[in-house]
Amino acid sequence: MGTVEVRVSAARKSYGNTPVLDGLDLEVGRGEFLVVVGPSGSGKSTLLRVLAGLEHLDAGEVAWPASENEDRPAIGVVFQQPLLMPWLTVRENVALGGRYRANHGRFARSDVDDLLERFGLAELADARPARLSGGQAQRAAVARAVAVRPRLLLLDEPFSALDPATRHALQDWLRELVAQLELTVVLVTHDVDEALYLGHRIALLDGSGTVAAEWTGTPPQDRSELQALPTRAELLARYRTDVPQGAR
Ligand SMILES: Nc1ncnc2c1ncn2[C@@H]1O[C@H](COP(=O)(O)OP(=O)(O)OP(=O)(O)O)[C@@H](O)[C@H]1O
Repeated sequence: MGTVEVRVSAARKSYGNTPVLDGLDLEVGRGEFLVVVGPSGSGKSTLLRVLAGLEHLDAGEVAWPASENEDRPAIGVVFQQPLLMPWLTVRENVALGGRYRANHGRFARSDVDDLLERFGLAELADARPARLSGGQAQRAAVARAVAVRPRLLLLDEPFSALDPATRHALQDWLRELVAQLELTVVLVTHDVDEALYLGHRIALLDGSGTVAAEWTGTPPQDRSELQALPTRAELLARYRTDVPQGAR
């Protein structure tokens, strides 16, 4: 791995008596597309919230070795629902992402229009979110997150609320976008095929509270190749489908 953007070391987090992260170590390299996959309840969202600074660890640390001179590195987060402000236009929603950093001279209105263009939303710039399809709304949410020029883009099941055709279209779109903008991404999903199609590295959380296994490799060009991937069989074999609550 080249430059390490963020490093999670010996992370521990419990809710009540249930440990969710139990000595977890993970590094994300600059420009990497890491997918964290695992069954429901394995701690994926908790890990993402920890990376986003939305959740404190009970023990362990999150370090940003390449951003030591910044107060706090910019992080973009997208959740399963787009969470756009209904009373603002698409342009205003996307601009919200950058507004907080405007004082640092990092952001201009033309940046928003460039982003809208790149995201295929230019024609909808003055529309309210209610007019958008699910896929368009989620693209606007990603645009808002990218508008902060994030060191790290965090995506928590961003496509799982969409119908399969839209989900596939957005996966293709995201692959291209991430390559073009050279983003560093951590995406969380319970969908093994989404992980294999998007991730250059896949980390499996299996309910043990640590990274149970990792795979590295270039994703297939075509979705039809997914079924035959040896990694898929291996991943599914290790994928525990249920993590009983409080069982550990
Ligand atoms: N704020 C909270 N308070 C109490 N328990 C929580 C809280 N957040 C998560 N948990 C519990 O921690 C465990 C891990 O949750 P988390 O959401 O991180 O898992 P996940 O892998 O993202 O699951 P899913 O795919 O269902 O979103 C679950 O048992 C969940 O119920």
